[in-house]
Formats: sequence, structure tokens, C-alpha cells
Amino acid sequence: MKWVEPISCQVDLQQGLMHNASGHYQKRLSDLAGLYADDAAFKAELSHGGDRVVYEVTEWRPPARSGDMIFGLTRMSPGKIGEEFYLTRGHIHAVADRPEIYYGQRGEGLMLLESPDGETRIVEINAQTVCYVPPYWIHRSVNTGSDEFVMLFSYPADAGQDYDIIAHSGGMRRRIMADGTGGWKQVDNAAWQARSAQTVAKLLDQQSAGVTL
Ligand SMILES: O=P(O)(O)OC[C@H]1O[C@H](O)[C@H](O)[C@@H](O)[C@@H]1O
Ligand SMILES: [Fe+2]
Repeated sequence: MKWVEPISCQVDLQQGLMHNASGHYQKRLSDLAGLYADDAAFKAELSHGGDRVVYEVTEWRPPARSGDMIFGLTRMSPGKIGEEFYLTRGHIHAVADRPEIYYGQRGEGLMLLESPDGETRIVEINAQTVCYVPPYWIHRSVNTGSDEFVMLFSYPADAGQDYDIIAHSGGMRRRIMADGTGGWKQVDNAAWQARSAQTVAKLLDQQSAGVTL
């Protein structure tokens, strides 16, 4: 029998990376085109500040997916586009009933959550905060601090990510903006469109319909 080998991964808090990872990817500002409210500020930042890396993920993925776990580290740079804090693309799990755990390591930020039928929640995350993202919630991380924001995450290996759900509704329902006194506030996204009852039902039915991974 060839068992999957146990491993350990060292979290490098300073670099915001996990050593001994099996995968690593970086997202640059240009990868986030269309996500921010202030498109002029986005374009100005791209041309003046350059197309810099805004977040990166080091992760460990098991050789087989079913029933196993993926874990890793996300490092987000601090910054704003206009008044809006730096964010990740955000997604719902492709197998929508799969949950996720985040564990704050460094910096300050929050998890912006949205249910399929448009309820919204915010979970603030600092070092040592564990954030539970329940099944079916769309989730996006936001760095609301002035330093890097680093979180460990873990989720079922068969979960996958669906990024289109956010694009199809004109973005997430809320945006996280500077409040003018050094903090953050949530603001409605005027472009947001509710998902139809049929779309919501489809997500809930997915499990019984049997999703091909
Ligand atoms: O995938 P994004 O929405 O860009 O977020 C970046 C990453 O953030 C966390 O690390 C999640 O656990 C990953 O699943 C996700 O891929
Ligand atoms: Fe996720």
C-alpha cells in the first residue's frame, strides 16, 4: 500500500509564505481588473504604481482529492484603489456545500461573506482569529490594515472555486471602503443584482444532482 506521506509545513510569518508547499501562485493588480468600484483609480494605480503582486498563495494539495484537505497561506499586500481596500477575487466553492477555515496569522483584515440569496456578513480577522466559512457562502478576503495581512486556510480538496458567481451578479453586494478616520465601512455596491430563486435552488440541489469534479 502506498499511503500518502504525512508532512509538515513551516509558516514563515515575515514572508507570509509556507515552506514545503506543493503550489504557489501570485495575483497582480491587473488580474483584478473590474473588481473595484473606482475604475479610473484602478487604471491610474496600474500606470503609476505598476502591475505589482497584490496577493499570493502558497498551498499544499494532496495527490488525490476526494475526502482530503488542501491547506496553505494567503499573503495580501496593504493598499486601496480609490477608497476601497485591497481584496481577493472571491468565490463560492464549485461544490457549494464545502466549508473553509481561515486562521489569522498577521495583520488586520476581514472576510466578506454573501449567501446565494444575498445576505451579507463580515467577520473581522486578526492574528489568532479563526474564521469559519460555512457551506454555500461566497467569500472574499479584504486587507483593512496598513501592513500585510496573512492567513492560514484549509478546505476540502474536492471543493474547487467558482469565480463567475460574483461576476454574474455585478460584484459582491457590499464593498469595504475607508471610513475617513482610519477605519473601514461597508458600502452598498450599486451594480449588484440579486440571483434568481432558480439560481439559488440550483446551488442547493447540486449535491443531489452529483457534481463532476
Ligand atoms: O481564490 P481567490 O478568491 O483569489 O482567493 C485566494 C485564495 O484565498 C484563500 O487562500 C483561499 O483558501 C483559497 O482557496 C483562495 O484561492
Ligand atoms: Fe474558498
